[in-house]
Amino acid sequence: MSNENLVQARGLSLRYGSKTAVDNIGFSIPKGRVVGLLGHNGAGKTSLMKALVGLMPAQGELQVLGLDPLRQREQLLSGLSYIPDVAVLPRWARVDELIRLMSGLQPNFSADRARALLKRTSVGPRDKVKTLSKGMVTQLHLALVAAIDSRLMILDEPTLGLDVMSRKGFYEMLIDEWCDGERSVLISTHQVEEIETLLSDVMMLDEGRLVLNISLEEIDSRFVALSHDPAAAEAVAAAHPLLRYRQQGQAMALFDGAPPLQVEALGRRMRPSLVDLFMALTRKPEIQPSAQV
Ligand SMILES: Nc1ncnc2c1ncn2[C@@H]1O[C@H](COP(=O)(O)OP(=O)(O)OP(=O)(O)O)[C@@H](O)[C@H]1O
Repeated sequence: MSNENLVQARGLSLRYGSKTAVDNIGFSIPKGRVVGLLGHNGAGKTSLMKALVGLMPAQGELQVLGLDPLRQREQLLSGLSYIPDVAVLPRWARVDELIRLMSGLQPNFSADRARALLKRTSVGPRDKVKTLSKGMVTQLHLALVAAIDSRLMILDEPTLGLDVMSRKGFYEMLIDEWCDGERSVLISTHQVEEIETLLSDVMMLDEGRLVLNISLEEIDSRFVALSHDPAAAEAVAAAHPLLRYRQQGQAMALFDGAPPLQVEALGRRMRPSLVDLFMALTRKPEIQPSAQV
């Protein structure tokens, strides 16, 4: 593994019996990145994250922090911050008890750091988990895993079920307190619009296949969204855009690469949003969005 890559996967497939959840994918996650893992329900996000933390056997090559997740799981987990999709903290425990528990279990955990992080939240050290709201439990969980001195954080739909303010608070704490240009985070989410500004990179899974793995800067240079007059729709369609849709009442077309000059001249070039790109690359033909042209 190169020093820069915290995760390295090549020819990676994940199966449940005869069901293929992740199909022959390859990617790497260098240091200092905030990577969004996007995909519809059942695309394979949780399965991939489970394999990364050694909870699921994999075919192909997989290294996380230079370790084989399945064979060296114990060693890996001591250097990893992970919140699974069904994150639960013991309801009976008080916050300070959890901090003590983590100190005993996790050699790289700093109780002082966890207490400092919790000062950012409304969670008190004597609070019992069962008295906290869902948003507070999630912040507590983040404070606990962010207090592990690790280089990689893996978050599986961390803000599921939280209101918009709690989601914002969660991501602010993550970015301010954990991302330092050396550590990397892999986050799966369905809230594509919300995390777009946080991400440095995005990976899109569609039925187990990796259909896009790109940095946000590369999206700007590779994909073109063209806003155009409805009268030009036929000429635009003839240039085979990935997706035609409407945005703020305006007819739009999304292209992989610049469209032919005569087509580009029919409209105004705009920055494609992550959601549009996601729709274009992972949309099943039978579930066309109502906003489609
Ligand atoms: N324990 C299991 N046994 C059999 N098949 C499974 C199991 N867990 C997941 N799958 C299948 O593997 C595929 C990928 O599921 P996975 O949970 O990884 O998707 P996901 O992208 O995390 O979905 P969601 O967004 O709904 O959480 C799906 O087809 C799912 O039905």
